[in-house]
Amino acid sequence: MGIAGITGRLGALCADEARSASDITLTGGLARVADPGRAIVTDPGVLAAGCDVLLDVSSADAVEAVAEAAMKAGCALVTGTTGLGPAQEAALRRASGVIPVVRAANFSPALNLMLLAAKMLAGRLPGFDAEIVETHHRQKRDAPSGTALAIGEAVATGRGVRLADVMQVDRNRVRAEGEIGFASLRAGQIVGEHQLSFTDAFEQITLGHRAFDRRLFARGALLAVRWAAGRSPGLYGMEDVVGGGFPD
Ligand SMILES: NC(=O)C1=CN([C@@H]2O[C@H](COP(=O)(O)OP(=O)(O)OC[C@H]3O[C@@H](n4cnc5c(N)ncnc54)[C@H](OP(=O)(O)O)[C@@H]3O)[C@@H](O)[C@H]2O)C=CC1
Ligand SMILES: O=C(O)C1=N[C@H](C(=O)O)C[C@H](O)C1
Repeated sequence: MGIAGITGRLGALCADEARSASDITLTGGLARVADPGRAIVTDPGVLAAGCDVLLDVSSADAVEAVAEAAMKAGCALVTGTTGLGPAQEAALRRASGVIPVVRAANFSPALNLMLLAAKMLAGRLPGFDAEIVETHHRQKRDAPSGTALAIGEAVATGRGVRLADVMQVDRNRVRAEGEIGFASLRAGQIVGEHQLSFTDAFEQITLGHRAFDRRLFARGALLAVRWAAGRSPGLYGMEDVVGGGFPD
């Protein structure tokens, strides 16, 4: 496997996990500055040509080139990069017509179970106000986090609406019926916390997840890498990777 973003907070941990796994060979990585001594290149095409799975934990502005390179090389792509815009989303969809693409805003299997719970509760609590709060370290570039957006998608799907039609990040207004509110906090070195609450006049239900150690994501990423190797083309998620581990 190769890692786009190998010098980053998550990429370096993924590299550690890969080096200590007996069933995975780490072929190299991608960053903005090459380091031949550590097999770090700046051309995603070179990285993709040498591996059967490319793990992308880089930055939104690298995703199109990484997806294109994986598609040309015919290797599987596992991507956990967040903060994507329409062009990057389209690049992943395009690639998934040719290669297997696993896309996961959050590599924690447990967090992905929370998405199922969110969808189930949202459908059964249609009149409750849904609010999502996420907290991350001060270096995080995107808000709301990719996971918060995935939680929002789960709530919207459970209610049979489009997230784009009901999402609200601007709280300088009275709350509209049915909106899904998002709030983002940035502080210190917090690894990642997500909370979803459903509230009406009488009660509140809250689902929450707290990541204590970023290694959680690295381990989940490697589960996805193992699963993606040799798959048929398509767009997959962590729910496919964990498969039978999840109830219907
Ligand atoms: N799905 C999940 O479970 C998780 C996802 N993430 C996501 O992963 C991504 C990375 O997070 P994190 O490790 O904290 O970020 P960092 O900023 O620590 O790392 C980013 C990495 O990407 C590389 N990079 C950035 N821009 C480019 C570019 N244009 N071309 C090539 N390489 C590039 C950097 O290399 P250099 O700076 O050396 O050039 C670095 O190796 C984020 O989108 C984050 O939200 C994070 C945690 C969990
Ligand atoms: O940038 C991070 O650190 C994280 N990003 C992901 C996100 O945007 O949801 C996942 C995790 O919460 C950590």
